Amino acid sequence: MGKTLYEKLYDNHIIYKENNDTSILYVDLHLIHEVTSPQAFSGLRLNNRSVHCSKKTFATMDHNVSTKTNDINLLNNMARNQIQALLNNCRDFNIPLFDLKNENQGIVHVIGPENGMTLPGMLIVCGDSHTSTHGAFGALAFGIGTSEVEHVLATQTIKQKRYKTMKINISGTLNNYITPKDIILYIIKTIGVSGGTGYVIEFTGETITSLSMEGRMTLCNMAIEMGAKSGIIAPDIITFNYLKNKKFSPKGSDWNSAIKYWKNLKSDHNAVFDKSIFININNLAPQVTWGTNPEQVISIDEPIPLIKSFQNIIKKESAKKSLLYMGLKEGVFLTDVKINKVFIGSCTNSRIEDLRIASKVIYNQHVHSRVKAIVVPGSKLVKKQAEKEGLDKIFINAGFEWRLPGCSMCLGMNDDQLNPKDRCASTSNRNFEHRQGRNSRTHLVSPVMAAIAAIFGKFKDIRKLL
Ligand SMILES: CC(C)[C@H](C(=O)O)[C@@H](O)C(=O)O
Ligand code: SF4
Repeated sequence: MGKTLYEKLYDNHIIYKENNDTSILYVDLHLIHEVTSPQAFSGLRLNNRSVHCSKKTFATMDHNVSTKTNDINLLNNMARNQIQALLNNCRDFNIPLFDLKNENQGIVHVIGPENGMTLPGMLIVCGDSHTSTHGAFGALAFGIGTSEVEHVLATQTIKQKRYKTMKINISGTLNNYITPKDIILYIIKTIGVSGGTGYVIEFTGETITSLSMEGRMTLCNMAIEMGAKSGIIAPDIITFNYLKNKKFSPKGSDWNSAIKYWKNLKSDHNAVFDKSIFININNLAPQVTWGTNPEQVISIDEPIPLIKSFQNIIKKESAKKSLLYMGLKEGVFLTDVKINKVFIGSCTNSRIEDLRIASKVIYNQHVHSRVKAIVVPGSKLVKKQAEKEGLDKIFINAGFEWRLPGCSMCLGMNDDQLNPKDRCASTSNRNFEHRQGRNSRTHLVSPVMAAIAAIFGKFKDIRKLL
């Protein structure tokens, strides 16, 4: 029997097999950020341990950095302490760091891939749930807890159980201005927020192989939002072209041998998945969340579901609670609801393609007078590229604020927060209660939907505007 890509990646990293289901795996890349690493370093210091392989550890500052200034003295106390701790820890343990002055600084899941740190076949961990993003390159990548961060720092290994395998095959062609974000929201709506629990999901099919790396990252980024351990996509020519000549990508003959190895990183034709799901996205409409979990999704031309339409009692109760929190009513169309904030950013949708498509739909238009809209590029490199292409001017001329890179309003650990009852079109990945600020109301959408909402002050069906 053949092996799935996940099984190959898992088996390739075993250095000690406890039993059939649990092994100690070697970690090729350990990414760290300021929020989940301070206690791990304290643990090391307390036990007089060193970092086993500082060259395979990499740090950035993203979660609570300001998007208005690079001066850490202007941050709030908690942010400043965490940033200062990361600076000290990286200095003391000799760990490379993209600090706020570095031209490569940015969100951890943006900087790894764009600098060629994230490579096919690697095992990548980070104290952050959206580490699954890196799976888009055919790497096994997942989030870990703070005590595990300490363990990886000390040993460069991680104890892991073997997960079940799920294949999600996507067929069909995306229409103009319908994006990978719409695909993943639709998938989560279809299988639910716990549909992936216990699995590593491999996305396959003709739609996936035609997606850019940016699009594939958006998909794998949100695999975690359906409960999966991770999402992966087999690397191909699009992956190789993306990685060629990146800062840390292999060069010369190393590149050629890497490609030779990477080409084997796919599920065998006779591999057996524990579960397979087939989804067709022909005629997919723009998707938008109406509730407070990422499966509460509708197409923009559908009304919010009626409470009586939920068969499952838990989902019914959750829908009632969500509507109350969101200040919405069943049966209403979201195209009739006003929004007053727009956030284009986060590790889901802050890459150059996201900014290109968002700027395209707002070109020569102006942000609605009710709306405050911000664009937060995922990294300094994304920002620089966007500025080179003049995208910043398009956004600024339209009335958007053009900010410095970071997680920003995705989780509001800095000043970028919604006020109570603000209603936000957000390109991020989580719409939980209070996620973007106390009593904030988040609608997860694609960069196209968010950009259009900024112009009209409400959601629009882009297909009708074309
Ligand atoms: C702060 C961090 C632990 C958290 C995560 O792991 O996901 C954050 O990135 C988030 O998106 O909520
Ligand atoms: S952008 Fe949001 S989801 Fe991504 S790592 Fe930062 S806080 Fe988490």
